[in-house]
Amino acid sequence: MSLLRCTAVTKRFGGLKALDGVDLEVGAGEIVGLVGPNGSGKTTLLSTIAGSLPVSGGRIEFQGRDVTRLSSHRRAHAGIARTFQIPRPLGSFDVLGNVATAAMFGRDRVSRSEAIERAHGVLKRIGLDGHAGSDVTTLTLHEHKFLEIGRALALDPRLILLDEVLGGLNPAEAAAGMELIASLRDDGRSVIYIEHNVRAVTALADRMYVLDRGRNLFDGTPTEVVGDDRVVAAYLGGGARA
Ligand SMILES: Nc1ncnc2c1ncn2[C@@H]1O[C@H](COP(=O)(O)OP(=O)(O)OP(=O)(O)O)[C@@H](O)[C@H]1O
Repeated sequence: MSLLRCTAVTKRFGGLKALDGVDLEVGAGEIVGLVGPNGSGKTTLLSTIAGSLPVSGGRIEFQGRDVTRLSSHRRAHAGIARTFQIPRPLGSFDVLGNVATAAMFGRDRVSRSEAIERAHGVLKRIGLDGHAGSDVTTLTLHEHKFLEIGRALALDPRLILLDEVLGGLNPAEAAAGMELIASLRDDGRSVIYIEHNVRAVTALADRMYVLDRGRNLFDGTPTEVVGDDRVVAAYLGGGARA
């Protein structure tokens, strides 16, 4: 059984169809890459899966349960966590507080002290344990991006939705990010991973979906995707970075 199944998901913004009948499936412990030219609907799809945007049509099932109309809060409890393309830390909390707060909204209800303990473990894992008491405004871009992953991880999710978490990082930081993403799969978690860096996503993904103008263009293994003429044509038209 699939962990996540999206069927004919449609999202309209006024007259614009950002998603037009998209199908996507994710199995347990799988990293699924989600790629496509700018404006093809990747972030919108992630938002409909996370529940932060209501769909205009279609169905989203998670662990065999219809979650299409469930709030983002309830989906987080069910085991779906996301990061944002532009990091959204809570400015009123320090780094530890950001992760501990997230831990309190996850799959299981944890006490404040358990949340703090879990947050320390997450900070260690993302290499920010030395910044626990720091103001989030003092973090570098790569630390902000890792904090986003840490806040998602603190929910102890079954499915993590990552939106361009390696964007703007230097090669060493991106390599550390890729290792972190691979380790999520080693935990047994599933990942949907939006990335413009085609090299990174093809190296990490078990399977990939390509969107173009709000529709499924192609899906397959990374090797199949990079070798497909339609994908190459869409990318040349859309100007994605290789
Ligand atoms: N809140 C919104 N209101 C109106 N239009 C929107 C909104 N969010 C996205 N769109 C439009 O929907 C389409 C898909 O956008 P989306 O951000 O999902 O694409 P994307 O593939 O993630 O793009 P990028 O790679 O540039 O991040 C675009 O035409 C975008 O302008």
